Amino acid sequence: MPLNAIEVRSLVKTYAATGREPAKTALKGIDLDVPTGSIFGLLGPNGAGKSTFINILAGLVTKTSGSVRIWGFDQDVNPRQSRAAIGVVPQELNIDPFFTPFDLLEVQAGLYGVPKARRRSMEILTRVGLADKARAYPRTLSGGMRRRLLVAKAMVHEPAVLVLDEPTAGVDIELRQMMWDYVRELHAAGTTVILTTHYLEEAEAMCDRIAIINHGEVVACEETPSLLSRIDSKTLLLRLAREPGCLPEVPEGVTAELRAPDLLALRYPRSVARAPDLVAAVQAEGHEITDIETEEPRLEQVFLELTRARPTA
Ligand SMILES: Nc1ncnc2c1ncn2[C@@H]1O[C@H](COP(=O)(O)OP(=O)(O)OP(=O)(O)O)[C@@H](O)[C@H]1O
Repeated sequence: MPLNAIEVRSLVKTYAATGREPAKTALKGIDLDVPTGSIFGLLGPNGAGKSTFINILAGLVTKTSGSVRIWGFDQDVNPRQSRAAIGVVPQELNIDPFFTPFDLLEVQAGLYGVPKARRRSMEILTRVGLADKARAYPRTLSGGMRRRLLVAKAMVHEPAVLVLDEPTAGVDIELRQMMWDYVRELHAAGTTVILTTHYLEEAEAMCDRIAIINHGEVVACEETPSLLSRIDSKTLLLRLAREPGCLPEVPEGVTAELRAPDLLALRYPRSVARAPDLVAAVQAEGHEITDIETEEPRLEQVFLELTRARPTA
């Protein structure tokens, strides 16, 4: 098993100029490793280059330069093996209208050379909750069902790496939950998962490692908790036994506000204060504390900080 499921070096993609549009460099020399066994989140604002990146992994877009290794196989040297190691669920919900879900999976298995005896089409449809739609007309499938069918299609050749481009866009909450359960199941069974999402809470909850892309460059790539810890400030919430007449004195660098008449919020940079000291300071002023909570920084803040105020190329 390779250490990294994906290894990308100096990856550049320049889309050629057309009559109306000038040439566009969507990826400006990206280096990225996706560790084997991770659930890896790829985040970035619209137009950052995420789909370009994923489409290059999938072999749908040709890179301009650089190297891509999938499951240890260099795309240029071992194209067949590198393609067999990856399954990609595209963003668009295009499904061939002439195939039933079952037939679609069988055709896909055929394309990947999966022998009949090893095909698991019905089993895979059951896992994504589409067993009763195995023989349905594709046009009768809802958006959520199509999305699940595309996940099933990406899994027929049992790839080591599964890439999901915006898997839950436009999917209702119940289906989203089901998608994630299935992704977690695949991950638990050993599949490395890469996903792009616009839902930051989702990335925060699902991914153990996150890369943020902006204007075709990787601006951060870290384990999720370490990325979150980049935001220095923390908030301490203190529930008070009695409503304070005024805000208590707090050390310099700490901001105090009342979120409710009896709920004191203290925002502080980790480098300036520690929670126990703040609790002690408030108690020393005669306030009785009945409950304590802390608020951790959110990925959204990190994301905004890293992608804000950079010139468009
Ligand atoms: N086929 C193409 N021809 C020319 N330019 C393109 C093409 N595909 C993408 N681009 C440009 O490359 C840049 C990156 O696009 P890409 O679709 O990879 O971004 P993205 O991060 O996936 O965005 P989104 O979140 O909106 O899907 C954009 O400026 C886009 O306009």
